[in-house]
Amino acid sequence: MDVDIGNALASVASPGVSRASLERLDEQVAAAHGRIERGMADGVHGYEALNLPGRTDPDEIRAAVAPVADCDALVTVGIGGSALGAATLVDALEGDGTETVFLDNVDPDWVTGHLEALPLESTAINVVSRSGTTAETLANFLVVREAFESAGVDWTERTIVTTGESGPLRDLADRHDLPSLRVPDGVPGRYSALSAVGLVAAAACNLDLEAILEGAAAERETLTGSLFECPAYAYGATSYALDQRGAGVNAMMPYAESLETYAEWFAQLWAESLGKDDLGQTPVRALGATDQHSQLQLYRAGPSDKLVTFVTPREREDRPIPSTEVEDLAYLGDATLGELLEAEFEATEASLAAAGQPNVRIELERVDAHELGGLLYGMEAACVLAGELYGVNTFEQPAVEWAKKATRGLLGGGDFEEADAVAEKTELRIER
Ligand SMILES: O=P(O)(O)OC[C@H]1O[C@H](O)[C@H](O)[C@@H](O)[C@@H]1O
Repeated sequence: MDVDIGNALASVASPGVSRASLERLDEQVAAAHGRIERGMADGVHGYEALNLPGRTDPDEIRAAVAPVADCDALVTVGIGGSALGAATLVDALEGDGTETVFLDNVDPDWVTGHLEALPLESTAINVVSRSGTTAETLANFLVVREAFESAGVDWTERTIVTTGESGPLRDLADRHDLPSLRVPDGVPGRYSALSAVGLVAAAACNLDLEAILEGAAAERETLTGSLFECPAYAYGATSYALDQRGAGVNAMMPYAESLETYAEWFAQLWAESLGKDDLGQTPVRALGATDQHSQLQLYRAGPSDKLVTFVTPREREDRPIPSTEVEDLAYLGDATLGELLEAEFEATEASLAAAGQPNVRIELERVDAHELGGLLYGMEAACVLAGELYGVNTFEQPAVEWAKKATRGLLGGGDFEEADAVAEKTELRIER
């Protein structure tokens, strides 16, 4: 990926960061890069994720998927980091037509709707949970299993499990002798897209795993001790610097429909990694050009507390706009949809800059397996770098645990004081 931070400079935007400040920040980037490289070399928890492009074995993943290769659909049961990376890949890239469903919520209507619509006799199940204990994932798996049994389909013949070395899901895989893959040690869920966690679904859709990993490996090669030489660090450092200066919101706005899920993946990465110790930048999901017609008003004329991050491919498949007899629309007939989208992107970028609102452009050659691998890796590296600059523990998410314990307590799964707080909620109800 290439990154253009020109519209984040203080000469353009407010908040903005001056070139001199970036040069001073670059000394911290060099030190942070040293820590990141050492963490990677020593396989330290979290940093280890940045080693995945060289460590993930596509053949092992394809072998696990081979028994279900003739299935027409794949239902992935997982949540957060155990769903979003895989969903990003299969939503962005053109696969072999395998239908993919991601059960990453426990809304009963929605789950039932999916199960009723899926051709269960030709559907494979991809259960993913690093911890093997996540309530939503385990509950959904039990529901899916039962649906298969009720339909007379042997789920043990078509279930692939990806989980850690031990835990309830590992026990279940062992008990039923299911093909299983390991979430590599040291790799937190939101950094696991380039492992079996993200790649089983990709393999089931016949995506080019090697190209994804090669793109990521190429991005890894760009990591150097200076933000002026490394696009990923340029992005991480600029986002950090803007947040320090008041841009507490980061609106991720790809100009490609196929990257809509990527913005969701980014939101988890950024929020869970950096949101701690009263620090962090709030990720917001947006989509160009659609959200020009809903959110852009706020981004341009609202409070100057946002960084807008554009992601745009330089090439895309195109489609001409047919000419029309309506004179006022004649200009459209000379263009293509791609040209219109590109013009919308450039106009939006310029409109923010003209209003002094900081924005950054991330350019991909095109949306393909290689570039997407590079984008995921680059944003992970950017986030790790930002975490170093904030001085937070990038790889933990202790705040998420509180509600998990309360939920478990409410369901009678143990004594958790967090559950009591639910009953103690302050109310000020206004009723119909
Ligand atoms: O993969 P799992 O262990 O099931 O975890 C799934 C997700 O759940 C958690 O609540 C964490 O906050 C996420 O970081 C994680 O990705």
